[in-house]
Amino acid sequence: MAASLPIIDLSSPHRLSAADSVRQACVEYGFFYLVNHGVDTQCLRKVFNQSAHFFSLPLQQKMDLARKEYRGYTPLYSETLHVTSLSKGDPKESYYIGPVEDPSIAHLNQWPSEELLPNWKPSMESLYWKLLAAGKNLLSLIAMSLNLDEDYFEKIGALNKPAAFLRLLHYPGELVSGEQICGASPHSDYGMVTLLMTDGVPGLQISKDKLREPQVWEDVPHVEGALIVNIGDLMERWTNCLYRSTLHRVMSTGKERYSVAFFFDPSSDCMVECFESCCSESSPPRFPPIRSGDYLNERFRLTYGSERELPCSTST
Ligand SMILES: O=C(O)CCC(=O)C(=O)O
Ligand SMILES: [Fe+2]
Repeated sequence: MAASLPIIDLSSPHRLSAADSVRQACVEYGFFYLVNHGVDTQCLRKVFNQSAHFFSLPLQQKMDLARKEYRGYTPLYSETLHVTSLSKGDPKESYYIGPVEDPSIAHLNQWPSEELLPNWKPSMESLYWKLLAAGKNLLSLIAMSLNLDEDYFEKIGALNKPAAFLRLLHYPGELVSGEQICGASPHSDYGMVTLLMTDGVPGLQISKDKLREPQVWEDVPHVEGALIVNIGDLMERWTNCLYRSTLHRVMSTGKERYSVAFFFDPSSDCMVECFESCCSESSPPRFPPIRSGDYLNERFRLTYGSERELPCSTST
């Protein structure tokens, strides 16, 4: 069954009504499609091609760029699951690119050499800049959707030095003995908001109700030209659970699949505490204030080497 997610127009001149649609989407699904976002298809095509080139390199060349300081290559099965019989880890490989706009940390990024993969770095940087602009624009819409000033996220310092990471993903997709397995195990994203680009190969699914057993999974089909946006756990905290950070996973279909995720997270020194517009006497804050960097580090520490907390379920 496919989820019927709303489509939000980021360039709509009717900002207030777009903000209303964002609110509805975030309350109901925590997921929506975003169109007219300013990330052109040519730029995306380049990045998907460059991503395929990188992942087709011999393992040793990829391991030369193995992840350090959260940046670089993570091999297949490196994200092991906590509680599962299929504890081999997720059958996917990835490549992280951290903030490129801040000279004090941009040098922490690792890049394949120009001889090995010509134009790789500029292609990635170009997409990064476009996603950063789209993400900031989207956040002003999200602020409006919460009855906050359009520049609220700037005002509270979330965007001073956003912890924004681009992650290239590759799911080789071979099925072992016809078993249904997760390319990415069920999880919610940790941060503020994620912008996801997919290549058209199906697999992404959401489960609207985290607590329901067994979980009911709905497909999130690829929509040409649209980004898939989802709310992360920090936004859920900020909004006192008004906006949902929805559980999602990627099921293997037996087909190779590529995707690119942009995790747009707040500056690490930004305090995340319930927005005034999201609490009242009858609905007090459910979480204490927390520094964004502390929260994210703890989430990564707890799931060290896994980044995924829940066991892979094969029920659909
Ligand atoms: O590959 C996808 O479609 C989803 C990836 C994802 O959810 C993640 O990396 O957090
Ligand atoms: Fe995710």
